[in-house]
Amino acid sequence: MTSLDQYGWLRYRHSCTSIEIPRDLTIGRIVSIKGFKYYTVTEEGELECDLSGRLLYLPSTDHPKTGDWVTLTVYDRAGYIISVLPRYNELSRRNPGAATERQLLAANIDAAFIVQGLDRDFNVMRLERYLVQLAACNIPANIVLNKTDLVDDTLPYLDAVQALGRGVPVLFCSTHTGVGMRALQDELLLPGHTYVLIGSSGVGKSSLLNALLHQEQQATATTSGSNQKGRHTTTTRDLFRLPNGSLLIDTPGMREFGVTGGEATSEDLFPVISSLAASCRFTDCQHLDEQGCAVLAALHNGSLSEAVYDSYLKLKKEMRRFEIDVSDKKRLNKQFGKIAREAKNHRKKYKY
Ligand SMILES: Nc1nc2c(ncn2[C@@H]2O[C@H](COP(=O)(O)OP(=O)(O)OP(=O)(O)O)[C@@H](O)[C@H]2O)c(=O)[nH]1
Ligand SMILES: [Zn+2]
Repeated sequence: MTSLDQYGWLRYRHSCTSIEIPRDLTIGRIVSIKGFKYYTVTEEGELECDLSGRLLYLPSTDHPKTGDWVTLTVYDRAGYIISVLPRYNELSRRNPGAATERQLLAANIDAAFIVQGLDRDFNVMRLERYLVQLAACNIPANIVLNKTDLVDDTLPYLDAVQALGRGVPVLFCSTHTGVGMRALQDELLLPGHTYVLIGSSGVGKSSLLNALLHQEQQATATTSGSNQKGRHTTTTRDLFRLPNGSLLIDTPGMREFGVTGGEATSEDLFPVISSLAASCRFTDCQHLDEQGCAVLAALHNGSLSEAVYDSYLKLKKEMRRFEIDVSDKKRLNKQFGKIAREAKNHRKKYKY
């Protein structure tokens, strides 16, 4: 087996069949990014790369991300990335630093593991937020509830997740006692497939990765005393090959996970609401105060929980806001472009 196959090339080719790759270029997969350096795996092994000039001047959202397949040329044992091959999906969130931008976190992902700790971190509405964004990114989700050693009974947590009505697989585990780790490795992680761990800081993502790698490759923090919160330790995003041949990307703990929506309509991202909405009197019902709204009826008779409905409204509003902000920005850029062109023409005409 070549090293490309070991890093998921077969799986990638299965999803992106129509790509033509020039014979004189090398193929690599991004396993880590540190500043301006891109680390790839190629058939000749690991290679440190720079971006070629053409890529360098593209917006940073078009730069390679962990999990990307790229073409590169190699001179004197240094690689120059020429292009990013088409992605079969992208894990993104709203850029916390720039509200109108989507921030890409990783690419070509077969499934995500949303990790929460069964300490104070457990928050079902935050889970919903991740689930909505993953659905928008077209990435299947699994939920991993870690630190089971800290609670007596896991059933209430399972009930809370199931109340979301999304049918997402839930795995309980503890990296301290080893509970659930075998099931994670043998049942959820397939060889040649790429997975990503996402969650807040301190939930135990690096500990999970270490347990799966059976060795200390990723720094783990010590929990800071009484507040049960781990320190922020993961500084780079990295793609690891696990002993069973699956590939796992660890992401740094995220304080915010803003939703951007996606190609699916916002209703499609909320299966419980959309199945109720089929019975609303008006096809364009917004489920706010309309007559004959089946969503509101379910809310009033208690079959739809208030928390699920509130979360739906909040996330839908956030996605609309993002769409409006992005289209406002595009319009402003267009206006500015027009003004700049007019000024240039004026200067040309009057030669100043
Ligand atoms: N009680 C308990 N603590 C755990 C468990 N798994 C991890 N921890 C602790 O939680 C703290 C944070 O673990 P990390 O693995 O560094 O968490 P992380 O999600 O990678 O955090 P970032 O790197 O900041 O994103 C550490 O003190 C771990 O020892 C567990 O199963 N039970
Ligand atoms: Zn309705």
